[in-house]
Amino acid sequence: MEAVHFGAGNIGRGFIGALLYEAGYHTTFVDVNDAVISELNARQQYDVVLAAENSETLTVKNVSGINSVSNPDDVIDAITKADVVTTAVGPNILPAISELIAKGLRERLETSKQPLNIIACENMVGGSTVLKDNVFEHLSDSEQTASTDVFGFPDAAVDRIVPNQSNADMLQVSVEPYYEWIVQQTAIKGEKPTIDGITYVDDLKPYIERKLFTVNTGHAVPAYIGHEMGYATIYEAMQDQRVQEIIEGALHESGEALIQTYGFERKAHQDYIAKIIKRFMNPHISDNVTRVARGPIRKLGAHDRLIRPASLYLELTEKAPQHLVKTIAAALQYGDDNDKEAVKLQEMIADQGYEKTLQSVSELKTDDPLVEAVMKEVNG
Ligand SMILES: NC(=O)C1=CN([C@@H]2O[C@H](COP(=O)(O)OP(=O)(O)OC[C@H]3O[C@@H](n4cnc5c(N)ncnc54)[C@H](O)[C@@H]3O)[C@@H](O)[C@H]2O)C=CC1
Ligand SMILES: O=P(O)(O)OC[C@H]1O[C@](O)(CO)[C@@H](O)[C@@H]1O
Repeated sequence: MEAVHFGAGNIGRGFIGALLYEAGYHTTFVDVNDAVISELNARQQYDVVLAAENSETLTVKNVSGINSVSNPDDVIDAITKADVVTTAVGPNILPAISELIAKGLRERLETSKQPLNIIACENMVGGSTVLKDNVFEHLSDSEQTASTDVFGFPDAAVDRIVPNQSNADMLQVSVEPYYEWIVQQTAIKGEKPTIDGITYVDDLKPYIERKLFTVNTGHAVPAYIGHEMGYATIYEAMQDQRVQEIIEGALHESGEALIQTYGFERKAHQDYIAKIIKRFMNPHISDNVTRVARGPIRKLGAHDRLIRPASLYLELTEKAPQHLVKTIAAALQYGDDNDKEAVKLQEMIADQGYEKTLQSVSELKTDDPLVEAVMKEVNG
């Protein structure tokens, strides 16, 4: 079985690539990083190390790579032969890979016409749907009609913490032991990929929002509040009682919104929260706050991990989500010269002030009570 995976980064190698290997696939990684691609082709294997007390190593074999900048035709060819296509490139990169995927699908329509599923494994709601829209922009009306019949873009939720790392072995990747990969089965075309570790569900929305508004909302607290307090890593920030109080409060608020929206059982949700907070305290993982805080404009988006649960909580309880508000205010003030979005955000603030910037990046109306609450926090 053949898999094509876009993005040979942390999640690509450390999570999706590992599960594809264990399911018996040969994986062709597609990336723009020539050093990683060359190394994958030279060695055709790499190690995934579990970040735990008794660290175990899985050697992922049966892999190769294509540099999509220098060899785009090879990517098209690989897509025509693939049994599954996955991505983990980051939400902002999806448009950049869509033309190549469209070319691969066009070629496939002209040759095998075999069904294919393309699964975007990104931290966002409706990632595969967004990718499909981007891909379809490169196809004619008749190609779009033919593609709709045979190509599935099932949305997915992926959960595994894989920090940025620089190992002596550039392909080795250290990952937390926990993982979860949930895929929307109603959008699958042809046979479901049989990959141990995928949980198929009919309606992904509750699962992706539960993951995004618990794992990622929670992680945003030690990232933004921790950065504000001067901490460099998530682990260090999580040792601070004040950070722990805010994370618990924020996850209580997002939890209330999730429970009332989707009917999750309260006790089970509390257990889910406790398990996640414990994952952030894993002493075997060194995760920089800058990685988790990266892309603050995306993270302050209307449907993302901070604004959406805060808006839902406000709407459902008519109370201000104080802990989420603190985190939103810290995200708004987040600065990192190496992060393009953080630089742009601070330029917007210098230009238009906090209130207008928040309204613009978070798509909030002037009279939204969340704007008032965040401004109160920003102004101290
Ligand atoms: N690292 C983590 O703990 C988790 C990350 N995610 C999500 O997974 C996605 C990837 O994140 P990471 O693996 O952490 O990032 P990463 O930066 O380690 O990997 C992204 C990879 O995409 C490659 N890339 C960039 N432009 C490309 C292009 N045009 N074509 C092909 N490849 C390209 C990069 O060279 C890099 O190797 C993101 O959406 C992230 O939110 C989801 C769950 C956990
Ligand atoms: O990958 P993003 O969306 O930039 O956000 C970082 C977050 O995503 C993760 O990498 C994986 O869920 C978390 O570790 C962190 O909360």
